[in-house]
Amino acid sequence: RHPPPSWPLWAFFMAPRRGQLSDPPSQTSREPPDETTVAHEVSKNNVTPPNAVIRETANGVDPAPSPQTTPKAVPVVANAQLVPSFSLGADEGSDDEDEEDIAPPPSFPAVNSAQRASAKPPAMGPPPPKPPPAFAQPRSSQFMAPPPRVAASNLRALPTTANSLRIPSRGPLPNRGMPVSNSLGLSSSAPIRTPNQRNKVQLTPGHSPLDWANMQKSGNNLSGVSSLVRVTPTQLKYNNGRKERPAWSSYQGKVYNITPYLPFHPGGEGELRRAAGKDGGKLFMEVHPWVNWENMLGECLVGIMVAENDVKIPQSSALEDMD
Ligand code: HEM
Repeated sequence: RHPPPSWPLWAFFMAPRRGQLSDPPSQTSREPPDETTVAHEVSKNNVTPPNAVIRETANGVDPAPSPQTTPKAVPVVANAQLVPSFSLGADEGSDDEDEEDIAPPPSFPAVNSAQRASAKPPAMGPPPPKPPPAFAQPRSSQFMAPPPRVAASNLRALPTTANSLRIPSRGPLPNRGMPVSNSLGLSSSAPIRTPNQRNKVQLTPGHSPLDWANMQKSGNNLSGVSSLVRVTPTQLKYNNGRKERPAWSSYQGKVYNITPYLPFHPGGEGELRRAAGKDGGKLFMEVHPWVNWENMLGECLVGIMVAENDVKIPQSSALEDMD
């Protein structure tokens, strides 16, 4: 029932709702409700028990004087026999059977599963204490793993006021090696040689990648041979760049003269020489598989690798013999 429209709005919220006026049924005592208390009990078949006495007044308001001035709604329902109502906890304290009938079956095991069929009937006596609902348990233990442990060596110190001002320095960039600091924690302004993870070298002037590209387009003979030749393993091994000999290296069956490229190699001359006189494919792929060898050394192509006995006597001498 709603309060008369003349009441202020707050009176509506202050007024107790139906069912709040009656004392909740006690869990221990099962005394029948007396005449002044209206209890809406829910029995198994949802019919108001016969001992519940419903009192109805003319205007629905309890005529007994109340010390409170706020008008109250009275939980009196006309003809409550026909309109069954529910009260939370009204059935508490009843036996286990009732509770099981009302409660929905657990989702596991399935209702008609073998586990259920073979399950023992519930033992008599008080039900075992139910575990607290999931939301009552601490979330951290149920849903969240503890934060991973971080080794102290991996923790970076928070920037201090002095070095967080972003003053440009000539020191190392954050992604180039470990920051070097003095005893005060301030970055040193002196230029520092930092370890270079890519192991690139400082190329001498005129030996940049662009210079090499121009060199390839220049039309100069970079291979050192007038035409493509067939190279045996012995020949490859012989041309290892030592004793004034050219440095040849094979890659996927093709032989290149790497001598002119040595001062242009970003990884350094020494590194490139490691592949001289042999198949450099493995070393190459270990360091920079993304580099296009064929493009970079196209003009340095000497020939192709052949088996040792595939190279016959030079044709020129054979022709001389014929003559
Ligand atoms: C003969 C063919 C080779 C060519 C054309 C070549 C070319 C290059 C190029 C273009 C770079 C720069 C890569 C970049 O900036 O990403 C480079 C770097 C480098 N190369 Fe080579 N390279 C050759 C062989 C080798 C070999 C055989 C080695 C080692 C034994 C080697 C070791 C390195 C190293 C250490 C670097 C610097 C680190 C890096 O860039 O990752 N290179 N090379």
